[in-house]
Amino acid sequence: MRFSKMHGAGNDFVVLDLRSDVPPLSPDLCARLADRHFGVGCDQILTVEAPRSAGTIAAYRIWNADGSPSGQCGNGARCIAAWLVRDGAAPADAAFAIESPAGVHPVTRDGDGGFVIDMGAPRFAPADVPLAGVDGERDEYALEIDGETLRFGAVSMGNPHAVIEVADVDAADVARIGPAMQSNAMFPASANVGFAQVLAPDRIRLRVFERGVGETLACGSGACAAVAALARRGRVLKDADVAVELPGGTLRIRFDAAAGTVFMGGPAAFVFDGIMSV
Ligand SMILES: N[C@H](CCC[C@H](N)C(=O)O)C(=O)O
Repeated sequence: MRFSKMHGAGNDFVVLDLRSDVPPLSPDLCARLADRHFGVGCDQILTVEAPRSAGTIAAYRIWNADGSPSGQCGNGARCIAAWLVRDGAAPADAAFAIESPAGVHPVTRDGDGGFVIDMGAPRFAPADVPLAGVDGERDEYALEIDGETLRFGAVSMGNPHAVIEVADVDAADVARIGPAMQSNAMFPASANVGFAQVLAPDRIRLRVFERGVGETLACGSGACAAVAALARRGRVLKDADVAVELPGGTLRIRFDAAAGTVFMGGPAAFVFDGIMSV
């Protein structure tokens, strides 16, 4: 099986071209491809597929390293865009659109050779996240973990996110709190758990314990979720680029309140192409 190995700010992917035929991608096959010892190794598998909606060049789908599917992958969207440009299916210096399970995403180039993706509207309604056991939509919710009350914002970017504001991301116990929140009944579809430190109204640091993977070097939808949740509470700017500094690199996120959508800008890199015997 041919594949491209790519990454977006250190969040790495195996990209499969399934535009001609779409063999069944079982969770087992995805987990084998993602395995860093017995397979190629990656955080997520991305599939390039025939367009589903008018005006789009291709569709893409996402599977985590554990084989579970997701509705969105921000770093993956930029890598799909770069893959389509290299393939000649998409223009190198003009706008185009791609489609994820979360919807249609207009794509443009940024000045650094990267891509700006319209990631769509953040959804805060508990039913959309999804969030269970709460009595209505709030800016912040509370959950007790190991005797400590955690306050978090909850938002869907097509996949579920919980965003906890912390004083110092380096001191955050990501490996303990992340899985404890994911397995809590409040998150019936688990969650990507972000730990955000506000440095300025236009700059944050972020670490994300991702659903289906664990902590990654970057999470694009997590960066969008963090800015949307923090902007809603006035902790960062709306309608302006917010620099989101992740361990693997920096993304530029803008929550356009009037348009009700989140734009994400950042890099996409090819590492190698290969063939895996499956
Ligand atoms: N782990 C996520 C999917 C990948 C998201 C992340 N890699 C990104 O760049 O948005 C989930 O299960 O919803």
